[in-house]
Amino acid sequence: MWLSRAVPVRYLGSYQRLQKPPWMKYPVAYYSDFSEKKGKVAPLQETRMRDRFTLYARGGEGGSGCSSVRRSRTDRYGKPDGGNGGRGGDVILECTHAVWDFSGLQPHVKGGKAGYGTSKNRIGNRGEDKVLQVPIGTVIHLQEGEIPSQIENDSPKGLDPWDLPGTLVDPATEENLDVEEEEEVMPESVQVSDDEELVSRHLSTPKEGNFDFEEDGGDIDEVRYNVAELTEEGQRILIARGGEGGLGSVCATRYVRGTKFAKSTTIRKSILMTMEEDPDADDDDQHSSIKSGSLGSEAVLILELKSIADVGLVGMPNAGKSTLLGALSRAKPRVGHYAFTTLRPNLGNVNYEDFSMTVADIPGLIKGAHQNRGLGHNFLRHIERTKVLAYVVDLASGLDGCRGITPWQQLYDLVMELEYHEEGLSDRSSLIVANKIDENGAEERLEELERRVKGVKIYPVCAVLEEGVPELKDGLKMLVNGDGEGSERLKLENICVD
Ligand SMILES: Nc1nc2c(ncn2[C@@H]2O[C@H](COP(=O)(O)OP(=O)(O)OP(=O)(O)O)[C@@H](O)[C@H]2O)c(=O)[nH]1
Repeated sequence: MWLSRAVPVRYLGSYQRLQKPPWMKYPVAYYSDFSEKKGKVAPLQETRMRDRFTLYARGGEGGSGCSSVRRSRTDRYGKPDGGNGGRGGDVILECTHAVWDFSGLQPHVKGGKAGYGTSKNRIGNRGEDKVLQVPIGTVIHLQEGEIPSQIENDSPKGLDPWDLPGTLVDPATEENLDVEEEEEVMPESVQVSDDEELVSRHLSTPKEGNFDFEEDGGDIDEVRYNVAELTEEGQRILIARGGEGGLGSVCATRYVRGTKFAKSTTIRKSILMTMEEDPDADDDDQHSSIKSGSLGSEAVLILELKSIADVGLVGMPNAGKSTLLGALSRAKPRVGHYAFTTLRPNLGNVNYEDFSMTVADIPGLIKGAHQNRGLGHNFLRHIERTKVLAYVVDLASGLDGCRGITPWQQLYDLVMELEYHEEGLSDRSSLIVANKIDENGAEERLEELERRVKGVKIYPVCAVLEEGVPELKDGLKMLVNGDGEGSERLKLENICVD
């Protein structure tokens, strides 16, 4: 009965206490009835890593500008002294080794709201940025919104004070003074574009980064794939920009429709009156619309994790991939005598004197994984970027009268599943690790494997005792370096199954 049953990992504790676990008798589990027993598949699959995530991001709202007038006995109309609103906080993705997957992320993220401008020409505080940590190898697909832009890791000293959180310096005054000084020398056309820029800050769009992306096509209906990638520690990209702060009365009085900076007291007075009377008017009324801060930009992103490794270990559950990763590197993945011990890819570094390579242990793959059997095959995206594939087969599977899949059948099924996941995925430098050579009858199995599978090198290994591991390391190094016969590929037509 146990032969055809899936054993959810969640129940291990109670099984171990009650009776001898069935997988001790039958090391390979069969999942032929997964489609019927959906209830038992769910707990197993829920424990997977979150390597795909939909994120709704929105920049923080800009603070409203302040409409304030400082009057005195000598100045009947007074002078405007309302400061600009602050800029809303951005939403930023930061790449770090500290996180493995997206399980720490919230689906809806919003940048901090900025502060209002106040009298005495003080600008509002900038909204707080939301920095979300994502793992290295995060790929971004854009469902809606602007293309993310990369943030250079420059020293904050060189930045515009508008961009510094919490800055209370009033750049508006300096900025406008500069413009006023330049007014006499600048040609009219430049002045107009400068004017537009002032207003466009309220409806600003993020700049495009240095990423590959498809052509902008007006409305975004479809997902734009691979708009950005985060591959280095500390790399940051801005996914939703905070809204610009509204203009305070100081800046607003310098802006008059059709005229550059109005300086006369009468015009200033009329603008102030307009702002005070109808602060929530439509965009037609520029004087009032520029007073309130603008909303931040919005984006809907699909984050996908594609681990970056030089070598991917692929094999059936229980083939010994995690044990092998431990033998090859200092990684300490979980090893168990039951199927699906590995629920997420593990990475290890194999170090040589002059060279180092990363090896990824991919969760066990079974026939029908593309139909969501076992753990499914979504995690295969983690080997899309590997240079070399190491197929790990269990030589002892099916020996001693137990049911099991022969090593050549294991290879055939693995190649099929890779191809189901993505055509051409198996078309990369490969080698075969014939594991568990220490088991009875494994030597004969190895000979037969060598007869049935052609085209790639086979390395007999005992991962537990670390026998054959140095030779395997050399073989992997050669393929990763591209030396020797780097074009060895495992092809279906080179595998002979009955
Ligand atoms: N006799 C023998 N047993 C081994 C060898 N390598 C691994 N094993 C055993 O095989 C079982 C499965 O090993 P794992 O390393 O967890 O296998 P896996 O391929 O990572 O399994 P999944 O996590 O299910 O994908 C464990 O009980 C190991 O002790 C070997 O070289 N010889």
